[in-house]
Amino acid sequence: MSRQFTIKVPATSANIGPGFDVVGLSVSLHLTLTVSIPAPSGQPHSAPSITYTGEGADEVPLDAYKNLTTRVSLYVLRCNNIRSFPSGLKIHAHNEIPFGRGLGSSGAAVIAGVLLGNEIGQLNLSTERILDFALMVERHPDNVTAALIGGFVGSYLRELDEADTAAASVPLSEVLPEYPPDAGEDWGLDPPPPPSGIGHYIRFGWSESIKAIAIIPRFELSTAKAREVLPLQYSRKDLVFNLQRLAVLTTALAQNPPDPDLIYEAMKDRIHQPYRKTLVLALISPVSPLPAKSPIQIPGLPEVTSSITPATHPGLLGICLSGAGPTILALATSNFDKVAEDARSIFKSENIEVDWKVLNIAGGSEVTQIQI
Ligand SMILES: Nc1ncnc2c1ncn2[C@@H]1O[C@H](COP(=O)(O)OP(=O)(O)O)[C@@H](O)[C@H]1O
Ligand SMILES: N[C@@H](CCOP(=O)(O)O)C(=O)O
Repeated sequence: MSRQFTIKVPATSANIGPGFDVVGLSVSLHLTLTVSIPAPSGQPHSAPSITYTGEGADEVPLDAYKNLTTRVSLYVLRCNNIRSFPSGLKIHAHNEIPFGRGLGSSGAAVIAGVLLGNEIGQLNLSTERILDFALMVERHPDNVTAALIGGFVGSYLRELDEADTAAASVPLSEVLPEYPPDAGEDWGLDPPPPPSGIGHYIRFGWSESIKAIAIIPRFELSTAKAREVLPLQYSRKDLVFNLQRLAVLTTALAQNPPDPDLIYEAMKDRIHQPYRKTLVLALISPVSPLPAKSPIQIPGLPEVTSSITPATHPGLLGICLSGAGPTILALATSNFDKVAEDARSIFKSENIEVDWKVLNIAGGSEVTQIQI
């Protein structure tokens, strides 16, 4: 029997200030796949067809063996003894999540890939197992967990025993190998399956009055590069600074009405944002030309936080880097356009063009069967 279904995965903003690699928030931009699988026929095997519209359409590979989402789905299938895509598989992706801006585009692509493998193979994986597969690809849990579960989510990775640590530490190149163009059923070894129960999470409350304003510079910054600049060790003072704020923040964002004084301070961070300010121009691949100034900082955050506050902009709750940046996220209950336009002016004075969007908190990933 032929089948059709859609997979809809939200964007995410990770960290929310002090929660580096711990918290994520799903927001109302989506990656949506529309998938059709014909009934098996006696025809020769045909390769998957991918079409793609929206964000990233000019750069995303349309070869199923190179595209992140379909490679992840093949990982899931191969771990479950299904060694190739079904013949005649058609996927249309429509993407609203800009690439490399700190809004979890890769986390969404990974979750979409795991859900795609699960549906193609009719594997009936549990939520926990879906998360295991995603964590073998995107190894920090904040984006993928929030994209899967939806809402404001905190997560940790279980301490693994020696065998599971080895299984979870295989290089990404074994999980997502470089498939040759003609990779068929016989190509390559079976990939290593994930250990069970790697990720654990909880959804926090979220005050319905709070929206997220994403101020999105028109250049990309790869998350991998923005992680390379972080130190391996931190002082006790800085760790305590973040822990104190994160503990307060997770409950403060659920209160009605939210308390701006409490939240503004609780969204401060000393673990990642200060280091990411100093990223140099060479690390940034421009989508539009950047000002000729080097080294360049992730621009705007110190200027925006010092001049846009709850006192100057009533309704504002707090400001942070979204994920690894360069997007800046402001949480607010009102005055959204004023906050965004004033942030835009600050960027403009640095010759940086930005787009901004007022986003709602989104639900988790959804798979919907289409009756045909
Ligand atoms: N929908 C998608 N389909 C395929 N690949 C994607 C998709 N979304 C993101 N990617 C890949 O992920 C990269 C961006 O990942 P990353 O640097 O982690 O930034 P982000 O903060 O957007 O997650 C893109 O350059 C692209 O290679
Ligand atoms: N905790 C991670 C989150 C990265 O999010 P992304 O949306 O930038 O991929 C980090 O800060 O590195």
